[in-house]
Amino acid sequence: MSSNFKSIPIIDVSPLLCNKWGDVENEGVSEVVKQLDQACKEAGFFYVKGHGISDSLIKEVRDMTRKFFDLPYDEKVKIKMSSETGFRGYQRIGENVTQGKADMHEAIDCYREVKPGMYGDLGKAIEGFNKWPDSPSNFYSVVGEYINLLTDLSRNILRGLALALGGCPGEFEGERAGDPFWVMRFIGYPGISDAKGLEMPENDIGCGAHTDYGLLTLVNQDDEIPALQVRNQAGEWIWAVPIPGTFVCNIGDMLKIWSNGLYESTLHRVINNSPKYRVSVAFFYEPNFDAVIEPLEFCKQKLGEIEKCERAIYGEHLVRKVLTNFVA
Ligand SMILES: N=C(N)NCCCC[C@H](N)C(=O)O
Ligand SMILES: O=C(O)CCC(=O)C(=O)O
Ligand SMILES: [Fe+2]
Repeated sequence: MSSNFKSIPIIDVSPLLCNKWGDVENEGVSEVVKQLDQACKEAGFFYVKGHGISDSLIKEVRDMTRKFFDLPYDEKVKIKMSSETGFRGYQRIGENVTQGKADMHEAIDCYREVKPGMYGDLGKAIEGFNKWPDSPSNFYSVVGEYINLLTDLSRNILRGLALALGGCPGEFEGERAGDPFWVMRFIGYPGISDAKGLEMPENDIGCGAHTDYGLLTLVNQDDEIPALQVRNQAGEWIWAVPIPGTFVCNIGDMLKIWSNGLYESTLHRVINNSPKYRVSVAFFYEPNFDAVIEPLEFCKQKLGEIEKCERAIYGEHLVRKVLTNFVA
């Protein structure tokens, strides 16, 4: 489902952080749950405030990202992504492809560690360790803390979404997403004038229209540059303008399936039309790697027992996407 939304709602999720999960009647919780339900039905996107993560950490992660992309290419390419690194590491501008077109962004891609043989053939393509930059020198220690905090935050938001869908708070625990996979992308989008200097085919699309693959995405975007756009049902592109201190949160493909299409994994894209270089850091909270995803019974009931979405295995979906993201 989706609608002709014209703006993206802001939701204060603080009541979800108090672990009053037995107390579904709690007034704060039920209010947030109502707002989440509406946002996910109408837009599949919302801003998260009241998340408890310090502004200084959020900014530090972006600042480190900017510092890394500021390094000369020879430095950055030391942590180059390839099929040998399990698609982990640095990709230069134009290497990522969306809908057949090279994207005007550079990025570092990271995935939760997959040990050899851990998921058999399913996980083989992305087996390996992440390629963290040596510079800035504290990159990994800061990012490690950030990942832990965003994992907890995502789990709490997902509990709220489980209630919003009419389930119990722990609906996505256990074999569904109790051992959540995660993906992280540090992204840099050149401004208009630098892009021309790189002799790339002229292209102002920082990242082409796509949906995200898992459950929830939390985007930490540059404070100043509007660039992220979200498509409504009429096909209009609605700006997700930066709101300092918030994350932009959106629903991924797996939550769409579990919700039987009640919640949309909405198309979005990035266009940096400003002369400034934009950075963003996207954290993707995902199901268990080997989870089988099919519409939840209580979500099917809401739609007259009709199954609107096809079954998937999360790891298979992710690997299929990763393998097609870099074919020129
Ligand atoms: N994990 C996520 N969402 N990554 C987004 C990467 C950019 C879109 C990708 N080329 C695609 O076509 O899906
Ligand atoms: O840079 C952004 O604001 C969003 C990036 C994005 O959509 C993605 O990496 O999946
Ligand atoms: Fe995305």
